[in-house]
Amino acid sequence: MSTTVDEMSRRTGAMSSAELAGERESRATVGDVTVANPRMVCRGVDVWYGAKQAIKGVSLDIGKNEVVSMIGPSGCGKSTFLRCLNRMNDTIDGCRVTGSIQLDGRDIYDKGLDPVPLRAQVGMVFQKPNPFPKSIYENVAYGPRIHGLTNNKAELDELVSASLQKAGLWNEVKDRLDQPGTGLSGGQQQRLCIARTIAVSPEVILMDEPCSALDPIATAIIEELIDELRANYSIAIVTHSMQQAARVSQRTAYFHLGDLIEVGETNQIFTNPKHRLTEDYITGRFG
Ligand SMILES: Nc1ncnc2c1ncn2[C@@H]1O[C@H](COP(=O)(O)OP(=O)(O)OP(=O)(O)O)[C@@H](O)[C@H]1O
Repeated sequence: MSTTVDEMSRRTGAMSSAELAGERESRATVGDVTVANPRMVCRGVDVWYGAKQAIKGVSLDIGKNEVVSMIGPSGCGKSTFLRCLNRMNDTIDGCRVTGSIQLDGRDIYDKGLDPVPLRAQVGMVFQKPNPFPKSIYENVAYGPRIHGLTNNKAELDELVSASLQKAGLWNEVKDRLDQPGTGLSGGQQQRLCIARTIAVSPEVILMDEPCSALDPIATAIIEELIDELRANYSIAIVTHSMQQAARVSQRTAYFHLGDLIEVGETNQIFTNPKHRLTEDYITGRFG
């Protein structure tokens, strides 16, 4: 995926000089968008819904073994950007993504790349827990089965058990694996969805407000789990809770009206933001 010269000139040609200046200005993110050991590398990512631009030239790395939080006011494009990272936007009519996004050096928008295995490599956990209407066991076993990850039932049993353990749910469900996943509490359902994501051996896990439907206790359990998962995965999380971003992430990215305004170590973003818009947001003056 790359932005063609024609496309750029068509776009710039359609803009007034003031818009163009604004566009250029909007691309200058404060802070270092790169990391020493990137797993995903995003450069100049634009997203359009029809004629409306929702993401403007965003560049950001997602590093190995780190949690990156994406924060910002409602509608600033956090979820849109997150969905670019595993091509979930492909499923939205009229949505167009340009720029470059690489996973371990490979362009994920390469025409030859199948998005189905990509979505196992870059798994996603949604706002509302969405277990399949199947047993707890089947919720976790489904992905490995369709991706052919195990050779026999014993291996599948082992993978289901290991995934539920990594998601911190095993002890609560090991005696009722045949019961419906939808019968679990909200927090347990979200951990089941995390187990389902882990079961297909992802490299990156995307989380779109994973705790917004959960009570504070279930939220604390998921936050602890996110911290543990960092040892094995790269995690990008969209959250409306600045406290949550501060608790779970090593780096934080602040979005505003489709621009990535500032990125930096989480502690720096919350204690010493460099951009006025970031400061306004974290101090509650905006959004
Ligand atoms: N499927 C869609 N079709 C058209 N426009 C969309 C679509 N999804 C999002 N948008 C628009 O793109 C912009 C960014 O939306 P997005 O949901 O990514 O923001 P967000 O920061 O995640 O918001 P929130 O915090 O409220 O979830 C908004 O103006 C939104 O209306």
